[in-house]
Amino acid sequence: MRKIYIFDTTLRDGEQSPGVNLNTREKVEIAYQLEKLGIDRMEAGFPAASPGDLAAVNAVARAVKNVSVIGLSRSRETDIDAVREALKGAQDPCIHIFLATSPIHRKHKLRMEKAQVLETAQSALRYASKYFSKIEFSLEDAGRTEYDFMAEMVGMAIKEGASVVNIPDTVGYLNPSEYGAIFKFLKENVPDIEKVQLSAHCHNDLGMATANTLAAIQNGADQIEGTINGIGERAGNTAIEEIAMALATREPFFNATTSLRLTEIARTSRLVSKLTGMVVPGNKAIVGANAFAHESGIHQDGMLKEKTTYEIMTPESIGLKESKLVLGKHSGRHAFREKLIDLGFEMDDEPLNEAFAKFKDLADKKKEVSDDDLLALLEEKLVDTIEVFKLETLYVTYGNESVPTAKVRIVKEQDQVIVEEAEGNGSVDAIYNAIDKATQEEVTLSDYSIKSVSHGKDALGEVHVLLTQNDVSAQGRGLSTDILEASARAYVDAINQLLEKRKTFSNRENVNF
Ligand SMILES: CC(=O)SCCNC(=O)CCNC(=O)[C@H](O)C(C)(C)COP(=O)(O)OP(=O)(O)OC[C@H]1O[C@@H](n2cnc3c(N)ncnc32)[C@H](O)[C@@H]1OP(=O)(O)O
Ligand SMILES: CC(C)C(=O)C(=O)O
Ligand SMILES: [Mg+2]
Repeated sequence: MRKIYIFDTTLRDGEQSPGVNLNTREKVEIAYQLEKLGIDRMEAGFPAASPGDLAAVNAVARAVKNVSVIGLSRSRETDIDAVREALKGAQDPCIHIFLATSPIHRKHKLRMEKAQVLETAQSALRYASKYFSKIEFSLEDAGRTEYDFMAEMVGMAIKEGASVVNIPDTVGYLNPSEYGAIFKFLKENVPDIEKVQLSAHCHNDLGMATANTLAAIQNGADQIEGTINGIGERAGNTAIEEIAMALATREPFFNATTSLRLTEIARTSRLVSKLTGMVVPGNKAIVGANAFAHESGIHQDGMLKEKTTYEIMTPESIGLKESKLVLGKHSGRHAFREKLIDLGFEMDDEPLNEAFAKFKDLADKKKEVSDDDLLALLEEKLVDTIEVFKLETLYVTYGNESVPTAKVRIVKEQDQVIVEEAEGNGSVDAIYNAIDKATQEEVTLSDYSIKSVSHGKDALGEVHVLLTQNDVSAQGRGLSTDILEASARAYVDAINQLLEKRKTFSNRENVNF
């Protein structure tokens, strides 16, 4: 099986993501983790960019031991000198020199004819080869370069002693068949091509960076360049974790492998995200939060029966603990039952169906139902209160310059509908006044507390109230994604508890309320 060399440019092209700026300490921390991941080559920065970047590249070069450390340079002696300075102390230094070759870049950016481009790159390579035994040369915007000029430039780089020649699709313009064809063409048409490694460097402007890189591998690329989480200039670079997992998951198809320790992928992704501040989207392949999460009932059922139904790779293979079955509005009974068992509840079909119906009601209101939400729902279900009063609907009108009003519709003993309206000092006070009018119970609110059961804006709110009536107290609990509704439910619940106590006492002691 062919080994594909991994050239990581998280610290250089990745750092070119708008808004990202890594200091020396952060670069070194990422570099150590990349070393653990097992990458072969690491581009640590662009030393001519700033004294700070030169120092950071130097710190990385001195820190890591098992990886070749690379500094980027334009085809200019001053840039090459900056890389010389930056890579002092490196175990295995390499300089990466680039020059654009496409007609657009030649005409508008460099303002050079083909011959000047060739000569500029040639003299840079000659100068660099006095100081470096390992040189990578990149034809910037190779993807939009004429085939014959590309071949001429690659041939020149081989003659000047480059060890790796990189063919970047700098602007993410090509599609996989076109990009793959370039590698095939170079392999078949450039003399001595076997003396160098060919490298693929893709950008994701059209979302094809991974596909293009894989096409390059299929057509003979020896090295691939990319970043962790696919960060980088504009829409980013090829995501290294995607290539590594594509090769591992489809090994017989590609017949190529990397030296990466795949179980370090998740940790590396988290670190890069934390230090660059670039949040990984939930649906990002391999490392997104949802990459191993299943929400819909049919998928969850499949996963519970046999994981390979919906997972082509395991979370453990990238260093995650396990897949997640997320309970939400699309979940079914199989996953619901499984979650209850996890939480310590074994239920027969009937109570399970009742709890499932409540869960679906909640899931309609919330994006994700957490364990805490479920526990709260189940505990509420387990307390069997005889409901004299049942809150059906609640309307609250609130404005900071008007008196809050509340209107409640309450059903008494399952058949008597009572509608009442009241004002109050605040929304909760108005609700409680309306409930007092509807139930015609004289109660004192001795305590009121509210807490969030889970996290986020749509968390369940749990309200506890303590009501007193003639020296007898009762607690009530209300649960809802809306705190006013939770407040109303808690109050009605406490009144029902009071009535229950009153009944018990009057039966037992003939107490007159
Ligand atoms: C595809 C890529 O990712 S390439 C890497 C891109 N990364 C960066 O640019 C990050 C670091 N860059 C920087 O800090 C700055 O651009 C510097 C320090 C390198 C240069 O800054 P300045 O000297 O102010 O030049 P500026 O960036 O404005 O312009 C670039 C100059 O380099 C020239 N140039 C561009 N690429 C090359 C090259 N490979 N070899 C030689 N010259 C080049 C441009 O033609 C332009 O030259 P001009 O000043 O004669 O017109
Ligand atoms: C410097 C080169 C390799 C580059 O990043 C590109 O062309 O995208
Ligand atoms: Mg690039």
